[in-house]
Amino acid sequence: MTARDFVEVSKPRIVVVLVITAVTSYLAATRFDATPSVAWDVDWFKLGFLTLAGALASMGASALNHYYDRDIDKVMERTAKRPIPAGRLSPKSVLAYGLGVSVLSVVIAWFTLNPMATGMIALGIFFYVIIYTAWLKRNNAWNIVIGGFAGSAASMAGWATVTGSMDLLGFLVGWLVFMWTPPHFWCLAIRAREEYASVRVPMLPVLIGNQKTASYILANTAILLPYSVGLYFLNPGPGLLYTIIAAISGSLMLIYHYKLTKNPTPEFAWKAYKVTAPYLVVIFVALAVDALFYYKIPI
Ligand code: HEM
Ligand SMILES: CC(C)=CCC/C(C)=C/CC/C(C)=C/COP(=O)(O)OP(=O)(O)O
Repeated sequence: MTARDFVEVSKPRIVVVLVITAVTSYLAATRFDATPSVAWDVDWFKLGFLTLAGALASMGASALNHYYDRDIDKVMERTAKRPIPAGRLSPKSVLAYGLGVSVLSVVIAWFTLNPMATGMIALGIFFYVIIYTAWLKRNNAWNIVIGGFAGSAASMAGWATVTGSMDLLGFLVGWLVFMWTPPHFWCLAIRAREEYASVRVPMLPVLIGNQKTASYILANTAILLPYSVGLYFLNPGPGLLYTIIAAISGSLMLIYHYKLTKNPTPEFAWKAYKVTAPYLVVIFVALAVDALFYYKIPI
């Protein structure tokens, strides 16, 4: 039992990207705050505790996911070397860690942020651990689509930290993560199809095959692209900088996913999966930087 194992069950790479979506949503929201004054009108106390609470929530939820999935993780090659199946951590210690860190994240958010931001953080944990991991993952082919709302919760928590509420734009910005989740995961699921079949987890490629799943991925990205660009036309909405970057990065991802329909192999699906996290970071960073230009160069 080492600290390194507790870091691993926290899924640190996912924590980093989730926190990026929360912090960038916070910065973007300052542009639309009721009393906009200067760019990135940052309350560093709140931004710091949003980062801490968001990271702890993601870490705790991921640890509980490791605890619940320890039986199938032992069977799948991709996950067999993880701390619980490999015997480096006991299930009980990961359960205690996951519960403790998850509760701590909500308590910190409650005393430092506001009720709406706290609610979104709690909803993210609930959707990931209960709705996705415990209920849908092993029972429903649309598991990651519905469970994908968990990922939106981090962005919405960041937005709500500024506004104290969940306005339309804040919700639609968070919805970008929901729309992004299917291509993100289904590309990986094509590569891991046999493994998911061996543990009877009904991921889409297990049920309809790689070719059809690739078509679903392309269709999803073909909707995500105009959705992400279309936010520009809201009033208020993001500016040109974000919109141009969303159009370019989304088009590049669409080309990748079109090629995947012509070559739905595990090897190409892995490449298509690896571009999804960078895409999400790029559009959310663009959304935050766009807010900065808004005050400097009113467009
Ligand atoms: C229900 C929703 C989601 C599912 C089913 C899912 C599934 C996965 C899986 C299975 C992996 C590979 C993990 C591994 O083998 O190490 C992964 C990696 C990853 N996921 Fe997701 N994910 C979801 C949502 C998210 C969200 C919301 C984010 C961040 C906002 C995210 C960010 C990442 C990152 C950064 C990686 C590592 C990518 C890399 O190694 O290049 N995922 N995801
Ligand atoms: C605000 C807040 C805390 C939100 C939480 C959102 C969150 C942590 C989303 C991540 C979802 C995810 C990585 C699912 C993969 O689980 P899996 O079981 O399919 O992946 P695995 O097989 O690699 O374990």
